[in-house]
Amino acid sequence: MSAYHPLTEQEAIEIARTVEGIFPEGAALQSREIGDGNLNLVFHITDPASGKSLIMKQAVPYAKVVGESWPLTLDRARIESEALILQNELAPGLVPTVYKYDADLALTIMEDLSDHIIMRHGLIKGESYPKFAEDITTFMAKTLFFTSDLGKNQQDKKLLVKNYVNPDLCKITEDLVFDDPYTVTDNNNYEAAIEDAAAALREDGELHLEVALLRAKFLTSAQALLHGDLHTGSVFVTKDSTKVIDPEFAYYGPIGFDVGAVIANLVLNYAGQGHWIQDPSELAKFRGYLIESVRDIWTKFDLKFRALWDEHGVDRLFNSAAGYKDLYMKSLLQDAIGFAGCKVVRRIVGLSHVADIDRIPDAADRERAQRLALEIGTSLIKFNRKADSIEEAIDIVWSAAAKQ
Ligand SMILES: Nc1ncnc2c1ncn2[C@@H]1O[C@H](COP(=O)(O)OP(=O)(O)O)[C@@H](O)[C@H]1O
Ligand SMILES: CSC[C@H]1O[C@H](OP(=O)(O)O)[C@H](O)[C@@H]1O
Repeated sequence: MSAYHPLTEQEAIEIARTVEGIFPEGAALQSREIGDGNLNLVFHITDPASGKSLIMKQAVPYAKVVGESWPLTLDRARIESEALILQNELAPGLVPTVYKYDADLALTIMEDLSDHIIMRHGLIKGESYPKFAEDITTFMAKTLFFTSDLGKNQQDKKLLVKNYVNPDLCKITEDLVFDDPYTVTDNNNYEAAIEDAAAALREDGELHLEVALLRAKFLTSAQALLHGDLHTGSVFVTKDSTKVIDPEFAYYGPIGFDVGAVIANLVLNYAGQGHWIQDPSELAKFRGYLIESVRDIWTKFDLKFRALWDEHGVDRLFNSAAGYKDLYMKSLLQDAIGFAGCKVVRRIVGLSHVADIDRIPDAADRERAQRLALEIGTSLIKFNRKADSIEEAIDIVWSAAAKQ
């Protein structure tokens, strides 16, 4: 047993040797710290001779992006490793295999997915992913349904709720997504060029009411075990494979938060594409693909979640009460639209941005993308409780883009 400390690359190599069945005896291992996320260290351990490799992810006791002034529990490593193992049981093949978890070092050792690409990076390059909508909706439908009161023994569910209490990571979301963008705080981070739009967020009472309602759901609605941070930087893809990583924000929350996160990040890429793809017909084609993906994500999720409910529903009254299922699914759609809007807005004015928009080098193009994202985000938030179908959310995206 070793006391917690951030690993050196040499220590990472020594620990990697202890994982059974990966590296040949005496292999000349190499280590490189590749963490590009906000929170953790990630070591890529390779054996060039055999071509074998693995990933070691270690939590540090603070938010890496901010520093030691923002302490964060190491328990998030336990939550992440246990969530990955559970997700692999519920939705096999859609997350990396966990080889080992070391609680003392807050370390998860897992399958190396370097033959995949982080989806956000692929989308920025204008790559489309034909399997993504199918796979991500299977992932969401299975992990969310089978951890909810609809699909899991309701007493066992309560024990899972307890296991995944995640106050530090939830607090990040409560602040960064559901508070900061609507007030003045040092956490916020946006360019002077959009000061008027940021000020408008702070002064819009209609918007604040909707955000307050969504915030209340995030705080209190323990519907299912969420991934909790399901953006396109948490998804590895190839043309025919999808792997979800980084569930350290997992907790029992509202199902629409995961679905909305996926939709939000497609919308953010949509807003940024005006720069990344300049040719008008190519731009229209790629944006069409993104919109089709948003449509597929809701329609496939809706279909799969209902099918799981039909076959595996555990609650007599939820299964049989006429109209209950339709009302439940409609409220998930509305939540997904509202949460998507909140997740778009936070990535423009809050602490943590996305490369789809931040890396646009031209200031005027970047400003256009930021304003479009804010227009779409705020409209989705204001519309959420009125929604009957995903088509209405798609119309909001189209018409905001047409106005620019
Ligand atoms: N299983 C994996 N295989 C390959 N690379 C990985 C894997 N997990 C993480 N990475 C790399 O490390 C980066 C950060 O990982 P992530 O889990 O998102 O960390 P954080 O929690 O700090 O955001 C990813 O963007 C990816 O480049
Ligand atoms: C201070 S954490 C900000 C932000 O970072 C997380 O993303 P990731 O770990 O994938 O880089 C999460 O989205 C948090 O809101």
